[in-house]
Amino acid sequence: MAATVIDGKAFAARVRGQVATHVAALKADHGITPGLAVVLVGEDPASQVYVKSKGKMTLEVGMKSVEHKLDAGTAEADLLALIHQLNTDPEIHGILVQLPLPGHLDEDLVINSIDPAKDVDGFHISNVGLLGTGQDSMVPCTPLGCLMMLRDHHGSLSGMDAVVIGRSNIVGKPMAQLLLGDSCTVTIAHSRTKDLADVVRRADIVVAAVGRPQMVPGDWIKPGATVIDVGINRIDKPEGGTRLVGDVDYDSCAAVAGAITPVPGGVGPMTIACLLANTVTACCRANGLPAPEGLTV
Ligand SMILES: Nc1nc(=O)c2c([nH]1)NC[C@@H]1CN(c3ccc(C(=O)N[C@@H](CCC(=O)O)C(=O)O)cc3)C=[N+]21
Repeated sequence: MAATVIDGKAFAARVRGQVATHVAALKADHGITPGLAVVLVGEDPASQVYVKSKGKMTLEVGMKSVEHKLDAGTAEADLLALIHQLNTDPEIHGILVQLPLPGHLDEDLVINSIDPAKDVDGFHISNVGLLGTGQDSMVPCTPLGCLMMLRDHHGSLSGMDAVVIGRSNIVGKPMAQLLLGDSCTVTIAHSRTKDLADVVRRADIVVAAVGRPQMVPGDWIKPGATVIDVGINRIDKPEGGTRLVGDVDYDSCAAVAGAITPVPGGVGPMTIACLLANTVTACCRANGLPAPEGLTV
């Protein structure tokens, strides 16, 4: 039986709708407009497109959007000064510094200079520690989006075997924490994992986040398993031009999986929706208001 396709694009539109409702209520009841600042260093064309679409969606849900574009050679001290200014700006509730940064900038230092309460990416060491210990934190957008889709599809994840392929700080590790928090038995696999195929074959839930196009074939997937594809890779088409593919081989995986997220239209749109959700959450917390239910863990 063919897999159910989990429509991340439609799901993300619903999440943005909920965000817009909360934004409208914050304005009407409290006179507060949540504000998101995005900082982009350098001129990577893909990053520019992505930042532009984030800005557009931020405005669409009724929030304030601020973009800071710095040139590729920006000195670290100048970037830190900008972050300090955003940290102290009462109209800014969320700060995102687009990664990766040019090589001369210390990424850890830059991320850890963001006020953890405004760290809507959830990458600050304080948020990583809070998530790891099960305390309220800002949760990284991509793993949060994946968890929302998994909860929606399965209801409870309790007792399921989950395999996360990839151990990055931005996806693999926080994804594993979230699945553990929902009582999955979690394995983190990576490039040095022995017998990766056999490890993945045990999984009820597979989250692929390695950044290698189509590396997970269908014969690694247990029949009926749920496959969440975090990869967004641009590859050349044989007839010319390019297309986006994920980290799983979609056709062969969809033939055996119970459910699967497509690329594009799966995890990607959910990442942006969760960025907006995190900004509302940060704004509520900053103002001593309860964070909206359903928009965070
Ligand atoms: N601090 C930081 N936080 C991020 O969250 C972050 C970042 N830096 N650096 C870059 C990556 C990339 N990223 C994407 C999010 C959504 C889509 C997305 O919506 N993709 C569409 C397709 C878009 C297309 O057609 O090109 C989809 O999958 O359907 C893509 C890429 C967030 N990132």
